[in-house]
Amino acid sequence: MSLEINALNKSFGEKHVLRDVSFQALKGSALGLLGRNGAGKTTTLRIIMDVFPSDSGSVTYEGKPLRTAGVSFGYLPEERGLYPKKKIGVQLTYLAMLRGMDRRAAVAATKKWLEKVELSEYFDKNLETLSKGNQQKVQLASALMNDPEIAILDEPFSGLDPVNAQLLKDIVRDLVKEGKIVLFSSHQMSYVEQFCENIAILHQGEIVLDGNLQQIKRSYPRDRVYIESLEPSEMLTAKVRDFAGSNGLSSAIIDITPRLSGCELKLASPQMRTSLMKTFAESPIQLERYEVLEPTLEEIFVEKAGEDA
Ligand SMILES: Nc1ncnc2c1ncn2[C@@H]1O[C@H](COP(=O)(O)OP(=O)(O)OP(=O)(O)O)[C@@H](O)[C@H]1O
Repeated sequence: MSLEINALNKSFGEKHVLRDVSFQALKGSALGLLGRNGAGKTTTLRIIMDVFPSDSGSVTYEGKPLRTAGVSFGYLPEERGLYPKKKIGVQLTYLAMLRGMDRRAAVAATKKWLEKVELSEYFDKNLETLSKGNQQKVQLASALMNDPEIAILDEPFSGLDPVNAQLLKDIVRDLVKEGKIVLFSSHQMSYVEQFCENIAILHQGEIVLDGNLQQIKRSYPRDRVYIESLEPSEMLTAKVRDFAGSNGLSSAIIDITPRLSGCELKLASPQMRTSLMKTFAESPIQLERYEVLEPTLEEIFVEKAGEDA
């Protein structure tokens, strides 16, 4: 079961902001919609949420237009929409009732979600008395307290410290486990990498890459190796350079760069990664670690969306 975004186009005046944007968000998984500032992420999410229409294209769930598919949503918009001068408990309860809960269920959901985001003691406080990050967590609670099938979160990590970012990651993981569709926009690759099964990268209004993150990573050549010994990085690098030079490996190892506490080797071909491990095992260089590197999401993102037109 999936949410399908099909060939969306959108212009604001002369500016063509989305060009044939298509991707699919699957049930029971999180999809990270990635892009630089102005790439078109918020515009895409607003069209999905029907804040305004697209010029062409469609958004469907199970093949039906989303509006008529009878599926429930939670939306965390970029411009956060709660009342700063009202009590948190009162406004969350009110919102839950607006979305169809009776008062008793709405109060229970408010309490449950304030506990989940670790803000129970703020039930009777005005929203404006909370820090920016804590206000963000209240907004998140308001988006999710009606137990939506599809959660659409625009930049949910912005303003959260690492502990609260972890809390959000746990919440998203739970939603995924419960079989929900989670779609969120971000330019924070490290968070996306940790729990998104799927990604879609928008660049200047076009999808330049989308699909399963592991499969995308595997499609890159595995031609980089990271090694460590007990010696400092610079010393290991020098030793490996000498070893490669005196053992005819200079054309097989095309680059040797010190990294962290070891060094990274760029190989002439991915096939060499196993034979090289054997070569090291038989050499005087005592390695503590030999790891074939995959590209990070950040590297993939910079490759796909780093260039200006
Ligand atoms: N209502 C609007 N009127 C005119 N231009 C708009 C409007 N909304 C968005 N844009 C333009 O559309 C482009 C895409 O904006 P959008 O907010 O979707 O990007 P984004 O990827 O979410 O960026 P950010 O990461 O900075 O939030 C930008 O150039 C923006 O200026």
